[in-house]
Amino acid sequence: MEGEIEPKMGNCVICGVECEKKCASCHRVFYCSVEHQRDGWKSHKKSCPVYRICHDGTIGRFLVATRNIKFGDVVLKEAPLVVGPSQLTAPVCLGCLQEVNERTMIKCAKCGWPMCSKDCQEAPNHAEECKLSAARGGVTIEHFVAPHPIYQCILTLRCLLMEQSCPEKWEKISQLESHNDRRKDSQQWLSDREYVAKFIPKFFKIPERWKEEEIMRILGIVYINGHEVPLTDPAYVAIYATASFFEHCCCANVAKSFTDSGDVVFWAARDIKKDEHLSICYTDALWGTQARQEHLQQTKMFSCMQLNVKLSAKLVLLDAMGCYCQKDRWRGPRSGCVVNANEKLHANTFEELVEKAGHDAVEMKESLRGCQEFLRKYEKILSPNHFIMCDVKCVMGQKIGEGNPQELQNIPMDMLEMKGKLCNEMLELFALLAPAENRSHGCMHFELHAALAEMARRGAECGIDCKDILEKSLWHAQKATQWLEKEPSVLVEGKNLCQAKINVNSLKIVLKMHNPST
Ligand SMILES: C[S@@+](CC[C@H](N)C(=O)[O-])C[C@H]1O[C@@H](n2cnc3c(N)ncnc32)[C@H](O)[C@@H]1O
Repeated sequence: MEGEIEPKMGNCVICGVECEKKCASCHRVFYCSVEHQRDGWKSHKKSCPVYRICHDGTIGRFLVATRNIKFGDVVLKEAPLVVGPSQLTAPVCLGCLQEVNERTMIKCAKCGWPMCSKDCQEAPNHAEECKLSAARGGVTIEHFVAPHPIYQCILTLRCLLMEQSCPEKWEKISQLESHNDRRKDSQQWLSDREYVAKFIPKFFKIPERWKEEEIMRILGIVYINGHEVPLTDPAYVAIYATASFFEHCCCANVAKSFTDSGDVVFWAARDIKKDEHLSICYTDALWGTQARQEHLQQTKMFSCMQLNVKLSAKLVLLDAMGCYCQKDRWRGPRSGCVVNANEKLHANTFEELVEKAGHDAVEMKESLRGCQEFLRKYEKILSPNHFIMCDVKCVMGQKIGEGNPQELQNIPMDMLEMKGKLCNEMLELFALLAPAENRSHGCMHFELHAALAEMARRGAECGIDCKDILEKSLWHAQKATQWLEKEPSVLVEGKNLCQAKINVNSLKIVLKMHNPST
């Protein structure tokens, strides 16, 4: 059964009388009469959310659009409830969450955790675990190069400590989904029990403070609701309140960006109609079906049913290969099926081939030459849209002429055309299969505008009028600014955004010179 989870009764925002009538859009604000609704709307319309929280037996809580939303409109912007290191990480500063090394780190004067500066030592994020660590007699970290198991407990510990230090945030964290029942007895569960649930009471010498089950429940909440935030190296994990209610869809309609300060911004990646579910993609939208299903099952404890129904026809593109038993050239994988004869690859089945191609791609996409060799090696075996081919093509589209504008000026024409072809191909695929992958869309438009601008420059040198190509370049530069508009300046996408904005202006000036009357 699908339904809303907002309260049935509330107090009129104008006179305080208890009543049932609510804002027809968000269903969260109450009015006792039409007059009071009219009076209240003037101030409420600025804050009336474009989503409503609903519930059903399969998905749990999810968000639904309360009105039509246009491409680019912000759906939700939220600060994190809590942030912390990811589960598997080498030592990081517990203030800013950047990696620390033995040479440059300082020890927190109060508790001994490695920090990157005195300012970070005083960071509010670190305050509670600092007190606990000092009370146990301090912490000593000796190994800095590999993932350190002690960091596995930090984010869970931070959540648990909020029950006393920040009860309002604790209340919100505590009501999130943990899927403890589904995680129980897996290998990960057994390891987490040792390294987190048993470790916290023993290491911090507080055996009575939390029960093992409570620690495991909070760790589950971290797994199911944590967002990886790429603002630091390595990325950290943040939990947000309402953002936790977005459901997954492989063909999502909402894109996700972060601000420089770590707030999350969700925005419409296409026009969205009133009453549509609002969804984000929990996995990389351009992974193969098997990898995507495994990731959802292992990290979020569910299988995406859409993969089998609505999207299967489209997604088969990402998995398709050539095989002996097929009539059509490309088809989806069939377990154990014999692949196109290629003894050199030492792979007899689809599964073996994908594994081999995956390993080759990791090594070969390091260099432009490697990308070219990979595509040559696999072009008759994997479909042009197979997810591993796409991965290599995206990298190659960026690597051709990478660096600065001078670099692009020096590459041969056939390579420039190749860059344009790859970018166009990838943009078509993103539109079909990854409509909310904002960074991929933005970066590919950015690369394509650069390739087209360079083609136009070469044409002009030979006296050819390249107005059409310049117009296309401008169009792609403008698309890049739209897709990257909300990217933070610390990321490469944010830097591309600044450059794309400059280039839009330059291209407009050049085009004006071609057509002074406009
Ligand atoms: C981040 S939470 C989303 C909020 C959650 N529904 C709740 O009530 O707290 C992720 C969980 O929502 C459910 N979920 C999200 N998208 C789903 C989908 N497409 N199909 C089935 N379950 C889904 C799964 O149980 C998943 O582990």
